[in-house]
Amino acid sequence: MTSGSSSSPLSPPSIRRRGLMLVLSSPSGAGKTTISRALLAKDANIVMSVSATTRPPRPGEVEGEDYFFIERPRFDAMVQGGELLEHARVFDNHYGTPRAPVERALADGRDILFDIDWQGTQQLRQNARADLVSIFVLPPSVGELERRLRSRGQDSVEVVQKRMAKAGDEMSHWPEYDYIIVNVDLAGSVAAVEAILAAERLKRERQVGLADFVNGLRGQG
Ligand SMILES: Nc1nc2c(ncn2[C@@H]2O[C@H](COP(=O)(O)OP(=O)(O)O)[C@@H](O)[C@H]2O)c(=O)[nH]1
Ligand SMILES: Nc1ncnc2c1ncn2[C@@H]1O[C@H](COP(=O)(O)OP(=O)(O)O)[C@@H](O)[C@H]1O
Repeated sequence: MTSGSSSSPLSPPSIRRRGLMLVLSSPSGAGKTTISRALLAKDANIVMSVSATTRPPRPGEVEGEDYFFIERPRFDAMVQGGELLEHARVFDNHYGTPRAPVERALADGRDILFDIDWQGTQQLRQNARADLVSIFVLPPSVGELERRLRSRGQDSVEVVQKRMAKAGDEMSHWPEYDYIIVNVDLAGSVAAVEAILAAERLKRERQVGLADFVNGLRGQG
């Protein structure tokens, strides 16, 4: 995938930076939505990828902000038309990442945050490895995971049970991710994601124009 560039606050303007794709995955209820919201509120260079889903909205969820809530025929048409960058069935519903907004954000040199599962992450890894930074969020314990799912209070008892039953399978994918965060305390987890982002943004291969900049420095010596 092609990426655009943006100047980095830590670099002179002649060094530009490729946007990166930051994925957060976790078993349902571990806290990735909460961590994502906190991060978006603090960092103006990050945009959230809004997925399309056939899942019905939960109370308080906003169309176009949390998800694009669509019916199955529309979802299938998007898959057929190549409008989704990746897609997967999770629990009993279908989810996918619309391609156009991601390409637009990367072209503008902005970083994009994805809240997607391991299946979608595998697809992005195949198509855009160089731009991908992946984080797996674990709960401190299974008891705490269940408590968080229940306390969120947005799913029926059956749905919570189904999500708990799938948690072990989900968690088995942790070795595929670049970074692991155990979400004990929210502020600590947000700080950990910020630290990862700060380091990843400084990676040599993401900085465009370095060779010219160093040549210029050497010419001044
Ligand atoms: N592959 C893929 N997974 C998604 C996408 N959007 C959401 N998911 C995942 O689908 C799962 C269920 O999401 P959701 O129903 O919102 O419940 P959550 O577990 O509380 O976030 C989570 O693991 C999400 O990361 C997407 O566009 N693609
Ligand atoms: N570090 C934490 N400590 C306690 N509760 C948390 C923490 N992180 C998230 N939560 C709570 O757990 C519930 C599930 O979090 P959410 O972000 O919706 O999970 P996910 O998106 O992974 O399904 C929410 O009620 C949220 O407020």
